Amino acid sequence: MKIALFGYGKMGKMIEQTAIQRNHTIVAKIDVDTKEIDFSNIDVAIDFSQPEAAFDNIKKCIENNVPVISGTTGWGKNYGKAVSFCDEHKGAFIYASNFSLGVNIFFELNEYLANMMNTLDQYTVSIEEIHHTQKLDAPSGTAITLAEGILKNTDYKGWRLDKATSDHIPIVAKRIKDVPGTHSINYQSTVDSLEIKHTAHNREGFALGAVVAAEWIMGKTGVFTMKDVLNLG
Ligand SMILES: NC(=O)C1=CN([C@@H]2O[C@H](COP(=O)(O)OP(=O)(O)OC[C@H]3O[C@@H](n4cnc5c(N)ncnc54)[C@H](O)[C@@H]3O)[C@@H](O)[C@H]2O)C=CC1
Ligand SMILES: O=C(O)C1=N[C@H](C(=O)O)C[C@H](O)C1
Repeated sequence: MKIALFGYGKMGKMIEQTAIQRNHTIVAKIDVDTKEIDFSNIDVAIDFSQPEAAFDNIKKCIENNVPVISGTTGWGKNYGKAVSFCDEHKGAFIYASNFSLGVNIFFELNEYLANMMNTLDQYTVSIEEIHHTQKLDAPSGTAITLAEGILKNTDYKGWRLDKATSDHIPIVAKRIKDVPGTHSINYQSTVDSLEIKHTAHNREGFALGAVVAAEWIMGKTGVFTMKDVLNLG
């Protein structure tokens, strides 16, 4: 496949390596200073840019009939508009807050556990995420997806960053040098605690998932998720 990278930072460079290993060609590296893009030579675009840039990048790809995979986080308020734009233009689009296989299994486990814990009043839930100090958004996109998975299966009303209230799930976001991404869900009672945790050791899993999603979306029309790509039901 001929791949265009939107965002040539830490993830863009990692995806380049993974894509080449899988016999793909990088035909464009689009970053903040790119003036013109030749969409005619692109099979699929992969966007790992910045919160303020992702929505425009996605729209440009869809308008130009290029399927687009986006892993950029922190632009969630525009996700609904991106879905409508893709439907109107009969485009192809996948967003995932986390492309790693391990985290996508973790998302399923989180929902299953939340559903079981919902009947047990003695436990309160909290989410913690730890990332490197260059991260622009907080909480992480993955932490938001985890909170949404708990909300779907419990009576909590929402989530709050760094604040505990009885009807909102607290999310604590920590920033520590060089941490690629750690997420944990903790259920606490007076007698015990129960925790599930995912730790990324490097960025390779995110990059592989994004390239696999790009391979999967070729020839398809619509808005999909990693659940579709990984056939998680
Ligand atoms: N969904 C997932 O699995 C993962 C998502 N991410 C997310 O991906 C995004 C990028 O992460 P990193 O590569 O670590 O950040 P980074 O800061 O290393 O790279 C971002 C790049 O985007 C560029 N950029 C800024 N405006 C742009 C524009 N208008 N068009 C194209 N490029 C533009 C920046 O100049 C920079 O080179 C973040 O939102 C991060 O949260 C990161 C890892 C995994
Ligand atoms: O910015 C990062 O690095 C990461 N961002 C994603 C997120 O916000 O969840 C995914 C991963 O944890 C790394």
